[in-house]
Amino acid sequence: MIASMDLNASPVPEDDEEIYERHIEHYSAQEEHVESAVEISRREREERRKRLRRDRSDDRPVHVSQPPVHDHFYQNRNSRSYDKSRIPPGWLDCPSVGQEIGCIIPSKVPLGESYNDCVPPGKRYSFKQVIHQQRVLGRKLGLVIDLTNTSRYYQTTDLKREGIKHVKIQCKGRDSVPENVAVNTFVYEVSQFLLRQKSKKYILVHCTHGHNRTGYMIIHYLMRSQSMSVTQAIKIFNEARPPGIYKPDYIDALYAFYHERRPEMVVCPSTPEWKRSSDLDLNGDAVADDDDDDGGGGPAALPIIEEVFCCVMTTFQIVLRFVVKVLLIDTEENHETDAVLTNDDILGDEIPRDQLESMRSFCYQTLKLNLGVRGHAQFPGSHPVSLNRDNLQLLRQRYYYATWKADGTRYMMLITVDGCYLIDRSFNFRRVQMRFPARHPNEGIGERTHHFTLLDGEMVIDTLPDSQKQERRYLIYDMMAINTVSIVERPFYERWKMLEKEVIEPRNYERQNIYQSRNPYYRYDLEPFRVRRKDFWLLSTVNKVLKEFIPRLSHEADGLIFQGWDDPYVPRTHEGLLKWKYARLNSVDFLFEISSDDRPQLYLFERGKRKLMDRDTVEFRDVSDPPSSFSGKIIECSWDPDQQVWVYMRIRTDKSTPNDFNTFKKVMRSIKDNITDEILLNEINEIIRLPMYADRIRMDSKASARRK
Ligand SMILES: Nc1nc2c(ncn2[C@@H]2O[C@H](COP(=O)(O)OP(=O)(O)OP(=O)(O)O)[C@@H](O)[C@H]2O)c(=O)[nH]1
Repeated sequence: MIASMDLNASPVPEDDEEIYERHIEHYSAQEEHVESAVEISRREREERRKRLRRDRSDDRPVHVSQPPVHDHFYQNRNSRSYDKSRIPPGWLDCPSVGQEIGCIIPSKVPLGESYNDCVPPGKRYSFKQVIHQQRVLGRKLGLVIDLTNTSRYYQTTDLKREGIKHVKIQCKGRDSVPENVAVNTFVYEVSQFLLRQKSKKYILVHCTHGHNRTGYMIIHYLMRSQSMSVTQAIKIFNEARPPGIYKPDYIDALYAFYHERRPEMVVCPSTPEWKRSSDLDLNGDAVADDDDDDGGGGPAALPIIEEVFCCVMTTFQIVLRFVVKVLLIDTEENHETDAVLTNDDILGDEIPRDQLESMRSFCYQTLKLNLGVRGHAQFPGSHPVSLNRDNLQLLRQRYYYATWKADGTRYMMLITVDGCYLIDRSFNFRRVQMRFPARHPNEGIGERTHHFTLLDGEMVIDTLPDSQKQERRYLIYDMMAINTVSIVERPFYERWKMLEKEVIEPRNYERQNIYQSRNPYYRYDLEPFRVRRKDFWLLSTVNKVLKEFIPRLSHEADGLIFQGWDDPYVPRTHEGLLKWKYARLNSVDFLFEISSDDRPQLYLFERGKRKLMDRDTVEFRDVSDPPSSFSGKIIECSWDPDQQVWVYMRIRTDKSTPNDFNTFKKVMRSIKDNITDEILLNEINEIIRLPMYADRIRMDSKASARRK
């Protein structure tokens, strides 16, 4: 019945005709190998155009043959209001709701009363019906999450009257999966709602049909709230809302996002019948909605012209998908990418503002700080001070270990069950997809993950010497909280050991035994970066670190860090945490400005305000861009003692404020004192002979020999 309908008489709105034309043009290169099919397509297209021209020049209403039933529901199709009141393709026959998944109910979009003219009474599904149906089932709705890309489907007044919160997360649908930021917002909204509710209330989640975007979001939520694989999460959704997600790209995107290999047995369901025949039921001209999950219907439902076009497209898509798969497999196996990695790359995805505030509070509580004015909290990470002739004495008074000063990008990292967050120097958080199983002797591996564990470290880029392949690696040098418990007051050596036992070992263990884990399909090698605990050594090894270890490193290092072995974690400036840099690398970060009378100016910060450094000047040596292009930027500069000027090194994209004036004074002091590597090594040679050091070095060496 469907195939025999006279769709040739159907008008094609100009936009769609244009889109259609563009598609034909775009894919003409691929058409050559299906010449005969295209020949039919061309002929059909010509005839269609002729008909259109005739229809338009006649300037008379175009009558579309429609199914005989419910004729009055189609009468407004050719009127000006047609677009606004158009029912999404396939909506009428698409089942309204699925089964609940916890407190979440997947649904198609409820259509407001204004659509009643187009919807037969038995098929109406507005919020009045939704609330009533759910009440009959004994459920009370508390939240509606709307994922459609438009606001034309209903007004939220009915919801407000019932005290139901409405959250709009606009997602395009069609060919693109929802953006990662939208996913973060969705997961946060659901979690917050469930956390705050006093009595059990349900969340209705809808896109247009309640399958692809809705499924994609719910699966993300399941993945982040429970310990399961993508396959299990997909299964839960498919069973609750058959046939589930039916767009292969969405399924592929889920596996790719969670770094999982897609098992062979997972096949994407075919497009449901109500969707495939939908364009004919209501939109005889196969017009796709700009808020459509699915684009056009399947070939069975299409007239010959679309069928041929579809055939060309499908062939092309299959070829394209194959090519993409081959490329993906290649990159999966090699974990390589052509893009050059830089320290300025922005990693991870933005998170909702409220979530940011609550995570900032957690960090402040953990570090035992008072959160300043809401939203103006500063990065609270511990910061070393430059070594000078005075604080060099600290090395004699307290027991220190040394490590290389890795020169990448500073991040603290917060691990929670719903994700892992990189915290930059501006105290912004971005979500990265990483896995950190928690150690638990009574549970199988992968049973639990860390939750509110806070780490500190440096992200570096390693360039492997043989292959020149780049690898991003997070070098963790401290741990401030483990599963919500602050450990900042414990001595460094305990925190450092705990870091190995609780974070690194479970991760490495699961990595090596992934086939016995709950999720054998997880691919650690697809994570955005690798993870390692930073090594710290006895002072007696500093000579070796400086002369042998640092030159052989496959990432940048600009000096040494001296870490008090018994120190607590001290937020912000820690006078006992010492950094030694090669003199030429001692640097200050200024804010650079060009004044209104064209003079270059350098600024620092003092008590939160800009301080003009009018005696300091900067030279941009070997830089092709004019100084004006650096105006408004934070620039890192080193000191040229001969010329007595600052020399531009690089733009600090990771920082939004210049150094504090106090930091500047310390750097200047360090430059003036000029502790060369020779002076440093001589000093250390003396220090390690002191009884305090000699005894502890002996004890530590014995302890480490016992561990081996
Ligand atoms: N505490 C500590 N810091 C390290 C270590 N390795 C590298 N760092 C980095 O050293 C930085 C402090 O040295 P600076 O030279 O002051 O760092 P910077 O990035 O130039 O920052 P500014 O001084 O603000 O310009 C920290 O922010 C860390 O990112 C380590 O093992 N321990």
